[in-house]
Amino acid sequence: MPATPKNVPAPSRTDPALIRNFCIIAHIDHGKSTLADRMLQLTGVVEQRQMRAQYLDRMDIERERGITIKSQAVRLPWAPTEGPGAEQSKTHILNMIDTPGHVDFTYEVSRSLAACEGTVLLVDAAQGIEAQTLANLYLAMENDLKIVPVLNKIDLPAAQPEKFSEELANLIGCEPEDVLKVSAKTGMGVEALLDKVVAEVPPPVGVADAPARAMIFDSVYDSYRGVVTYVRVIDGQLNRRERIRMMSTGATHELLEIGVSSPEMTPADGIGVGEVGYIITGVKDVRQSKVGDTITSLHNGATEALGGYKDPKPMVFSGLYPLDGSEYPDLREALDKLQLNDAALVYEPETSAALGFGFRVGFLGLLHLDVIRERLEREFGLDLIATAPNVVYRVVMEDGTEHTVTNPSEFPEGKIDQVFEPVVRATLLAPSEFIGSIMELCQNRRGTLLGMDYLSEDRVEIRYTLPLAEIVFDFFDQLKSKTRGYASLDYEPTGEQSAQLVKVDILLHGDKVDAFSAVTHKDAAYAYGVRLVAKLRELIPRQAFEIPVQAAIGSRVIARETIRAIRKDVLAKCYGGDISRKRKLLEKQKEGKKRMKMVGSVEVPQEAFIAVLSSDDSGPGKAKK
Ligand SMILES: Nc1nc2c(ncn2[C@@H]2O[C@H](COP(=O)(O)OP(=O)(O)OP(=O)(O)O)[C@@H](O)[C@H]2O)c(=O)[nH]1
Repeated sequence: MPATPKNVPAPSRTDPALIRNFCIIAHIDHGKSTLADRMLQLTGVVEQRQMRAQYLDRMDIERERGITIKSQAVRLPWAPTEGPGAEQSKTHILNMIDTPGHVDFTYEVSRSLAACEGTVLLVDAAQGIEAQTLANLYLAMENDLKIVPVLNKIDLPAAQPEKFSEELANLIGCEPEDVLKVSAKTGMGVEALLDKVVAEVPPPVGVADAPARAMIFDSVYDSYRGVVTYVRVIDGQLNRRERIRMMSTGATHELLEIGVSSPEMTPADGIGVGEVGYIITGVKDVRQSKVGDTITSLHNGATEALGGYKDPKPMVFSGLYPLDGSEYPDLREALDKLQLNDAALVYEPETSAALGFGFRVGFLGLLHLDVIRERLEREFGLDLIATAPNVVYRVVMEDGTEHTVTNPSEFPEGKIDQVFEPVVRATLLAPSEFIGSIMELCQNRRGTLLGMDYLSEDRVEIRYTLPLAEIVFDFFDQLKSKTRGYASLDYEPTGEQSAQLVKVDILLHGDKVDAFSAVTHKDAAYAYGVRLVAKLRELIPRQAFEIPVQAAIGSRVIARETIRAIRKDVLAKCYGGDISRKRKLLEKQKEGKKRMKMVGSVEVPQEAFIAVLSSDDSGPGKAKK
């Protein structure tokens, strides 16, 4: 079968010399989405009346939180008004790839970067370089991208364009005059920026008549059309109705639709070398169309994939339980639905003696966790209890057997040889007056200083190796409060380290409450135990018998409180013989009991679980302050 069926015209391919593939990288809130909006408007692809703020952030939750979760690509026609391309005044095709800015989605950022030849490095002119600016810049440099430095928000009275152009110029090795100054809000300087992208970002190079190779840089689930996969063609071309092969799995699919987004999806007969577009194959689940994978033609396809791809690896786990046990099937259905659009979301059923039936869910990081929880509650109307987030531990026993622990209550007992925990390389940026507080915080969290550099006279970049477990609780909040909001943080996983970790169990009347088990550093265990035990004593009502509340490491009790006995007689206030009133009160008491969970012989109000698990300081990481 020929690669291009006869009844379909050949793809209208753009001359690669006229293509520019670029992305915008920026720290969160530095104005990437606003700039993208302005570019859509200036290039005329979105009419004024259709324009709405942050056009490219399609998910409601993205718009509300003002963050970009999924990257998207959009095709912008632009005839340069100035610069080398201007004399010919030829319309160029700028493919802009919007990238997520948050640490949890670094892998998606790096794939988006791999689909580009250049990047606009956008920095807020009132804030200067931040941690994610740097992290993303390093990724761009690794991908050999042409970097176009830009200061945004120059309309702000607090903007310091001189100071920050110099900072930026020092960082990437250019002259301060080369740093463009724009206002994404007013549109000032944005035309010049588009001209500069045409002039400076190199056109794609690829072999037009080689077997097709296209890289997947994003996959999005659409409830009407199934999975929409965004690709960048590196070599050859992809055509409508052609059969394609995913090189990582060998799975084959038919290209039901292929096209470009401008920014609405516009079908085409095919897309050629250097171009960016979307494909639809009818797959129902993004895990069958994975970010980073290479697509080739089934017939006469390429034999070598482009670069590698990795499966997204969950870094943080949490148990999710419906408040109302009868909503368990709904929770399963909701997770199944979310997974269609999120290859990084993993989950399996688990049962907790304290919380009932639920799921152990794996996330890329804390933001990912927050977003999923919020979507479950908001879009699916579920009320959930989430256990404190934990990282993944590798436990090696003395007899050589190994356990991967994603739930602290399953941390093995017995003769443990070593425990390994994941570590990250953290980059912190802040005004230099905060060096002391930042170092103190990192030191308290078992950090190891890697190095420190001044970006300018008064701003410094500090690098630490930190256990991921120490970051997942409230590190970021602490950092912000210790630096009056001026510090920024980025981190990337760098492997694992052996550490002195122990499991702390909480016991009620001698029975373990699995939902409260935590793995902590041995020096933090005592403080964690004392805090939880005290809190539970406050929250659990007195019952007919005395209840010891204990924290223990193995069989060693490290903290203890006692809830004294009381007999709660609801009929005490009912003198006389009004039997119907008595019955009413007894009914009410029964109602109340429904919201109680039995832990061994102790009744614990559900509110107690929620209060302990939802309070910010329930994590084991906080012990040392
Ligand atoms: N004054 C002024 N405000 C701007 C400008 N550009 C963006 N903003 C504002 O800065 C805030 C953040 O802008 P966004 O475009 O959402 O930032 P972002 O970088 O896309 O954020 P993420 O998608 O979360 O990474 C918004 O309130 C914008 O209105 C500008 O040029 N001038």
